[in-house]
Amino acid sequence: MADQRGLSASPDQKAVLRRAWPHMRPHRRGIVGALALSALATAISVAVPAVIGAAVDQLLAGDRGGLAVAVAAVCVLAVLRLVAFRQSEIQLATVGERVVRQLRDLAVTRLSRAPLRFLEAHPSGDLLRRTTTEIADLANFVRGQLPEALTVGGYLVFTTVLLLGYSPLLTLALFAVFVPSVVWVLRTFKKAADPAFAAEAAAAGTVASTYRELVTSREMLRTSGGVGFWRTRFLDDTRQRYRAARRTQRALFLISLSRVVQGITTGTLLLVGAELAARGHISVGTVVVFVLATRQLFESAAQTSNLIGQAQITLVGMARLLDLLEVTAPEPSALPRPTCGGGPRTAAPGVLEVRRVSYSYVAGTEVLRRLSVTIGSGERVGLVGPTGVGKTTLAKLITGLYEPDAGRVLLDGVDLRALPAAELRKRIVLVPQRVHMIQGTLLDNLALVPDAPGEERVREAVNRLGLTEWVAGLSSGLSSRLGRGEGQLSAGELQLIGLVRAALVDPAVLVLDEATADIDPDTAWHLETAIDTLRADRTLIVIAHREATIERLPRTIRLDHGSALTDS
Ligand SMILES: Nc1ncnc2c1ncn2[C@@H]1O[C@H](COP(=O)(O)OP(=O)(O)OP(=O)(O)O)[C@@H](O)[C@H]1O
Repeated sequence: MADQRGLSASPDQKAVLRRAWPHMRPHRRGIVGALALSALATAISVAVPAVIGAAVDQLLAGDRGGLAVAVAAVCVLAVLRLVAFRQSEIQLATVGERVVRQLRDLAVTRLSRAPLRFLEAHPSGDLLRRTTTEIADLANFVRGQLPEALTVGGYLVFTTVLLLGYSPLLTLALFAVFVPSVVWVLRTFKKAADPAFAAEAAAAGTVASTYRELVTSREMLRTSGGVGFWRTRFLDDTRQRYRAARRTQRALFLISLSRVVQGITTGTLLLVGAELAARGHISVGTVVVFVLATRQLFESAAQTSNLIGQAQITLVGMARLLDLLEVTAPEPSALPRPTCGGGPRTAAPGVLEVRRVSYSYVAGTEVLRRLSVTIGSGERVGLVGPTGVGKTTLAKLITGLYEPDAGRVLLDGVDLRALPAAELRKRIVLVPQRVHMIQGTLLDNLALVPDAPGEERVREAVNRLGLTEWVAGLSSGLSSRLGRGEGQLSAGELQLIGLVRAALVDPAVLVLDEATADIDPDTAWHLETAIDTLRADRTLIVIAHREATIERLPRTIRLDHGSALTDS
């Protein structure tokens, strides 16, 4: 099995910001502007206690004029602070939204281009959560908590500078008690929180995956009586999630120990401050400045307890998103791309060669082993074999949806891995066993091919395949609505949609993975007519379940276990 990097349920949370920086770099000017505004707003807030302290000293000295100036200064500062805070919040939210939108677009683009093998190897509920809920958490954090976090950080820095300016000795006493205790609380919290938050995010991903399984497999679960089993599993998953959530709550409790630290610090401050004031080293106003400034500091610490919890959730989500972006980053192909001068060399159908191809889904269990087969340009071939032998796997390798673990697949002498993805999708088309539909009209569904063909081209393709009557038989023809809660089509009819899409692309090679042997006679007739009317010079490979199909095709290849091929 070829090396495949997989997603981790609890990915590395180290250096998340450094790893995220390349995604933020294009917005650095906006980020710096928002940070500067936030710093200004915080500096204004920190200046308020200093002005009040000055007012107290002027009051004690009986200077009424100075007192009036100080009062006016407090009012002006309050207005300035409001304006600066508001502006910094707006700027931060704007730039944050831009970064989040870019991350969301990138995640969706990378997922849409990720190899099929990668998508099949991961529960879709987990992929969905990483690209929706966890990005939404990030957006909420940027809008709600990031401005607060910046303010708290700013308070710490500016308050320290202010207090050092008033009394280095009292500042020293304050920080000697406050800093080591807070650092201890934060370190203890982080030790408990890192695994706890990661486990909760992973448990939430599992719940989403299990729930999605019910939604997508509801019919099978009902008919097979498997709902009870599924419910037990779902309840187990939610129980796990509950346990994980309790663990994060316990971790969050640790952070509230900072309130005890606050009490001890205020006591120390009053004792040392009163002593210094009594000895005439500092004024009463300075003690007032310290008390007011540390109140702000403590308020910041109280906010920190909420913020750290939110930040931790965001950090885990960010780590999981970065994990997805890093794992799905396009790797430089080892194979040479076609040069501009030469252009794609597969304009004609060309010979399709499968050369000593091996493929496994699970390490150590090869589904196909050193399989070789050559299909001539324009040949029509039926591929048959016992169920589970690897016919669909071979079809996905022939159409470039899977890359072989060993060996090569060549069209007209060009390795499929050397063809640009858009070129490959036009040259070789697979109509899978289960054709997927989107919510919309039949026309919307038929036109789901590159180049967005209009109604006229779709009608022309429908006519060419002899399907006009079938379309007319639907409730509103091409305007019939399909999808959940609306019109549903049988597996055979869905394949007719796949065939029309293929006819619109008009590929050099068409691979049809026939839906079932038990197709109803009407749909079978439509399917066969459509296959027969596809352009005769195209290569056609049908994974055939029905005798009637095999009889109509001039060559049959039989695939047996161990990748033995028999031609007839
Ligand atoms: N996504 C997957 N992950 C893991 N194993 C898979 C996957 N798809 C197929 N397999 C396994 O690979 C083997 C070949 O499957 P494949 O669908 O290619 O067989 P098939 O010949 O097309 O079967 P059928 O005639 O029933 O459609 C089977 O054992 C199957 O269980």
